Amino acid sequence: MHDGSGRILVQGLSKNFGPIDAVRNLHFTVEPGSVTGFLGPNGSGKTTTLRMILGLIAPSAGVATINGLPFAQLSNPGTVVGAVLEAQSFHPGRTARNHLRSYAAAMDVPDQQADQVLELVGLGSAATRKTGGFSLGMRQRLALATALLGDPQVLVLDEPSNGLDPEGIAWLRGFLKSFAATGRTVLVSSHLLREMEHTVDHVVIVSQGQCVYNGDLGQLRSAQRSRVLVRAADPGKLVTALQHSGFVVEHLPDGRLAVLDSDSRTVADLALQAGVALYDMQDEHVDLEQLFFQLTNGQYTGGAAPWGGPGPAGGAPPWGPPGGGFAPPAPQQTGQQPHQPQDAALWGAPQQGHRRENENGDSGGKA
Ligand SMILES: Nc1ncnc2c1ncn2[C@@H]1O[C@H](COP(=O)(O)OP(=O)(O)OP(=O)(O)O)[C@@H](O)[C@H]1O
Repeated sequence: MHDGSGRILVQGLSKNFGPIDAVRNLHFTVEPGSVTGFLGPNGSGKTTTLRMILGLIAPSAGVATINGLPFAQLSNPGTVVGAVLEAQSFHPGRTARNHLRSYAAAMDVPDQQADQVLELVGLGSAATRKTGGFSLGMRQRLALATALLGDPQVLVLDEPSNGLDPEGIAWLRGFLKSFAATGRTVLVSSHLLREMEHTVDHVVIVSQGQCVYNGDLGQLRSAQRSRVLVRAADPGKLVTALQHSGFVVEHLPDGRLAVLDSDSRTVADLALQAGVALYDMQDEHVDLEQLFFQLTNGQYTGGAAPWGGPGPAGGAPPWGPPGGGFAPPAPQQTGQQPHQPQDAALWGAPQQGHRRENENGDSGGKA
């Protein structure tokens, strides 16, 4: 018997496709009552992890459970987990309603449920339209409707905002939040932190198959910091003056100084008092997106790279957040060290439209 908690537990999960280590020793928990974002750049192992959670591919090591059981052991999975994975295929000649009714029949769910979930996802007026004419956004909504047919306790969604316009994204955000507010569990993957930051409470960030952050989004936000980049005639003298006033200063490779948690006015005043001429000065603020970029070693492609371009991969984020949660080592802030800038499948329903991955790594693509 499952434990009914709605909790997803991932313990030591790994997956290799031949020589490719797609997922490496992942550990995390997805708690009911909140939306957990599963974030990472393209190819970081998100889909592979979700497929293992959903029993579509077997892990090379470790285990994933829902309600305390591996997916394959859930007695009526459609009423426990609804899922939308990336590739969704609908019979193009079938109407949205008939598509849902065929799934409802297979799941032993009343026909009327089809119309209810269509209304729920905002496709009520398209019930009699053939899915072949649906836009990408409408297909996303229909996939979500299918996942909701069994009134599941847990939702697992892979990149659900792909193809949605801003209004659709806002709608999805509200939907997921209200779904979680009823005490149910939501795990949603994305390579775009920007699209998810107002939706998720908790984040698991992966890079190259490994977890680089697992924690509260609020804690990650608190790591956002400001710094002033300054070029001085006498850097040594300015460093002494700044450190004397309690500032942490880093030397950048281009000769500039980075003064953490400060602003240009304060730095200018201190430089004047110390009698040091300044040649240029720039205020910088690291936002959540830049932190995400740093955590994923510059693989992130969802926005502009911090410092105007991608830094060397594999380095530590320049400004680590306070507290734990990060796998990368803490940055050095001695003030004397050179600073290196771094930078549909539907579930519970019949498995039609889904392909099992070739676990030998020679399938040449994803379903
Ligand atoms: N069936 C497969 N055979 C071989 N390699 C695979 C297979 N499925 C995934 N991979 C590889 O595993 C790695 C992780 O892929 P995965 O699709 O899980 O990443 P992702 O984070 O979901 O990326 P995206 O955001 O682009 O969907 C990639 O290097 C990918 O090429």
